[in-house]
Amino acid sequence: MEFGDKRVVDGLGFEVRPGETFGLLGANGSGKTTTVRALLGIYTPTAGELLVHGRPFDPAGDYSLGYLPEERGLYRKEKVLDVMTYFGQLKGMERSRAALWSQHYLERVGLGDKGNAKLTTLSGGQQQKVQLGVTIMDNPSLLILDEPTKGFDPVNRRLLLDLVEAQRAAGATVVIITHQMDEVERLCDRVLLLKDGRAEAYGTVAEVQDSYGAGLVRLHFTGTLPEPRGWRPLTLERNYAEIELAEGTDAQALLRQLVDAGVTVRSFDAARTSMEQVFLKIYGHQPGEGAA
Ligand SMILES: Nc1ncnc2c1ncn2[C@@H]1O[C@H](COP(=O)(O)OP(=O)(O)OP(=O)(O)O)[C@@H](O)[C@H]1O
Repeated sequence: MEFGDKRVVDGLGFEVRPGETFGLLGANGSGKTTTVRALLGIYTPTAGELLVHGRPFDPAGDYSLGYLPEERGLYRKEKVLDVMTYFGQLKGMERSRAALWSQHYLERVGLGDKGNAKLTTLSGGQQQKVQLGVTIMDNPSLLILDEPTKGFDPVNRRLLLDLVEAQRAAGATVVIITHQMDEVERLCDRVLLLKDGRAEAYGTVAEVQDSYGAGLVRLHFTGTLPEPRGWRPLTLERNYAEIELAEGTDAQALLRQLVDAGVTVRSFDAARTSMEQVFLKIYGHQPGEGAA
């Protein structure tokens, strides 16, 4: 995909499998939104093709699609329930069913009393809930969500992720663009990490984690960590550390070192490299490697 003489997506190949949650990840400007827009025919790729069910995307195809775009926007001067019902009708729902679905959704997301309010009177997060409702209306078989939880507080983020997960559990295929690596670990089956428009990593979350680091320990502690021997801290905060084990060092050896050094171990979780660390390895710098 090129804009003028600038190539922003290059040599990219990936597939999303039916019924999975697929994470499209990458630093700002790496080409995620461009890829989705090319898939939906908003941009015409300079070369190559993107297919849905083996064919170029067809708005009138025999599958339904819900797209939450990066740039949000509904008819802000209209009433919430009217807007939702209108979009439901555009998706082919009967007016009464669309209105009923919308009211039910508004209640579920804590906006049951906002049906007759104008969208402009809602907070940013509340408007976003409405927009997500419009996206998942009538249970599309393919959901493409561009940063669905951007700007949500933790309680509402949880609520929204539960809604997305419920769609997947009911059979939808979900493609999610997100910068929240904890969401990736919780939700995604497989991921693609884009870097400068190319696939930097592609596979299941576990495969990607394993290819960017072996043993990792998440440690809550009090005291002072001893000099590293066979391990190094990737993240070191006052009472929390993420520690990478060198090849040949096992978690038990680290635990012994900590106890011998008088560190109070509050929790010790030997796990895979976190997706956040994978992201930092690919796009960022590591502690001790100088400022970005
Ligand atoms: N319409 C356009 N014309 C020219 N360049 C564009 C256009 N759309 C995107 N780009 C460029 O393409 C690159 C990829 O942008 P894109 O929006 O796909 O990134 P992204 O991975 O979605 O980023 P973010 O995480 O910041 O949303 C950027 O360098 C951007 O400036």
